[in-house]
Amino acid sequence: RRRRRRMECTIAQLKEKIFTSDSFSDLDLHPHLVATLNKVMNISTLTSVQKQTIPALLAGRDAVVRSQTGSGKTLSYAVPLVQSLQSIQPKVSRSDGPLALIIVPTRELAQQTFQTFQKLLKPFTWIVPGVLMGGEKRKAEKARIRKGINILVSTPGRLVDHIKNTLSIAFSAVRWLVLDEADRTLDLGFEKDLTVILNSLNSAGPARQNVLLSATLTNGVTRLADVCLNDPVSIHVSGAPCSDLTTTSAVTCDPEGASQSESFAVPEALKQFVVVVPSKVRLVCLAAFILDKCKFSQNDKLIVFISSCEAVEFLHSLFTAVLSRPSANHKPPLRFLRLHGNMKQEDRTEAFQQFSASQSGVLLCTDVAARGLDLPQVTWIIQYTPPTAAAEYVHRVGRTARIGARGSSLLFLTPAETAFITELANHNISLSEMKLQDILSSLMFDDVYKGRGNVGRERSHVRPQEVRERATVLQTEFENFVHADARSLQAAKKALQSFLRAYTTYPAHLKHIFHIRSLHLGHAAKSFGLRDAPQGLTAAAGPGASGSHRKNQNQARKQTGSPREVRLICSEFSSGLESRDAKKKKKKKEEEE
Ligand SMILES: Nc1ncnc2c1ncn2[C@@H]1O[C@H](COP(=O)(O)OP(=O)(O)OP(=O)(O)O)[C@@H](O)[C@H]1O
Repeated sequence: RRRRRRMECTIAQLKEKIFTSDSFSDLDLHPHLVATLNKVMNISTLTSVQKQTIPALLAGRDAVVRSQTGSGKTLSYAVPLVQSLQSIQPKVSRSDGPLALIIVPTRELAQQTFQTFQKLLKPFTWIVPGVLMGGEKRKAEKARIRKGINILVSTPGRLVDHIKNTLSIAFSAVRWLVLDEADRTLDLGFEKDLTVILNSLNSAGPARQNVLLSATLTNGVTRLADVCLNDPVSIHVSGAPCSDLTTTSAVTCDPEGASQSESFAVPEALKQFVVVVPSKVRLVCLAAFILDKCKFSQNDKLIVFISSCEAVEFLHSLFTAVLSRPSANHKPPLRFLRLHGNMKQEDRTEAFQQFSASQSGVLLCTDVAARGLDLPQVTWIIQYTPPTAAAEYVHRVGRTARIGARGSSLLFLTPAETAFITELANHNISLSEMKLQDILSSLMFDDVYKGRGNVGRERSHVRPQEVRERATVLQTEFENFVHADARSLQAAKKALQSFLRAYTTYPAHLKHIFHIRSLHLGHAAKSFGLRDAPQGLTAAAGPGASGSHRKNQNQARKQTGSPREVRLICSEFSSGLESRDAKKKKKKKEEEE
């Protein structure tokens, strides 16, 4: 019974109710602020996180806020912040310098947050918002700082740059510090920057309200909270007493204290899928999925997460060349956009705005787009390369199903990586399987990919052999494009290399799932349109080339403890998940009996 209790605890999805029945006009806010929310932003009803956070912040408290992606955390701090600054007498002026500092991890999020403040401040023109972010001209930013910015939104690195080099930046008046995506801001590169920022604030030192927010606050953040928060209120929207098994986290409920996992809430209207794909058909599978969603059936809006800038660049040029051909049904050609950290700032801004404004299309990106971005009407999130942590999974899928809307996500895993499903389950995230065969069968809708098989069949009537032939036709097209000239061949090799490099960066506790030695180099090369694994890569990837594949399977067998799964690792088109599910159900039934 003890074991069953823990299992229920682990698989129960955390649920957060997004909206309340309360409205902004019930709060003690300036009527012009309420009117702006209503008329400019079309917002009147409070979300759960806003209902809990806004009164606490209006009362002058510090706060640590966790609620699911797309639940309105930005306004939960921005509204009380504006309310507080507009009430200062004598009125705030530019010469007061920064009164509020908002730190966010990426440039696009800085831009988006700045725009939210611009809207909220419409009736309070004497309060000046500003944004600092890498990639912009330093000189121009310096001039803006000198002129005076009251609400300063910045990425950590750029702010540190100005703290060190811009004499005119003074934090003597700062009374609000907000760390949005606080757990990310604490990550590797940013922790040092944050220390510099906190030191520069503390040395100036007036009383200050501090707010930390994220959908995935973890223990690391609590550590930071000790340093910079003063007796904070802790707002966890999905938090529930341990007695309630349907909503409690695995951490608090684990009777043996064995699980160290944090449970995360994902939006209720989000449908989460996983597809198990052998490396050598990964590329075709992604292409078939995109074609299905954006060309053959509906006009979906997709975000595809990929692990490196080079791989994003490569897939962008490959798909633009091979998949964007005009179609027989006279639909406009498929559009691919890209967003990653190696792009010029103008190109990044343009891609972000274009995708934001478009009704459909595909954005290929790195994790630079994983956090905080509020891109309207995104219908599908595809994780072509798995994330390096469950928290990042949550943020990536959180780019869809925002503020109560529907959305879906699809995670790509190779047969050797399926243990990641259990890792996600430890964080209360459960996925349904989508069949590789079903995804590939969408290729039957287009004669371009016709091999020897017939055309235009109903999905349910297609033979696996025909689908496989079409997949081969498409893979050959990709390979022909890649091998057509030295430049694209080089780009594909670079992309493969960067993919392998990224694969070595999974944290130690996930290395048993994502280990470079478990990769089949020849098959990984296929997923970049290469006919063979390039020479010289073997050393970089260790003995994971085809010769040691059997060894890897043995390793996988040890890890999963399931002989059935290992057999399926060899099978190209079946995932093995269904047999595992059946086994699980049987076990559960036995336990219930
Ligand atoms: N009370 C509300 N009513 C209707 N829409 C709202 C409300 N509050 C916020 N929104 C809208 O919901 C969307 C998501 O809000 P926001 O970006 O603040 O979410 P978030 O919780 O910060 O998400 P993430 O964790 O991904 O950063 C935005 O478009 C915002 O304008």
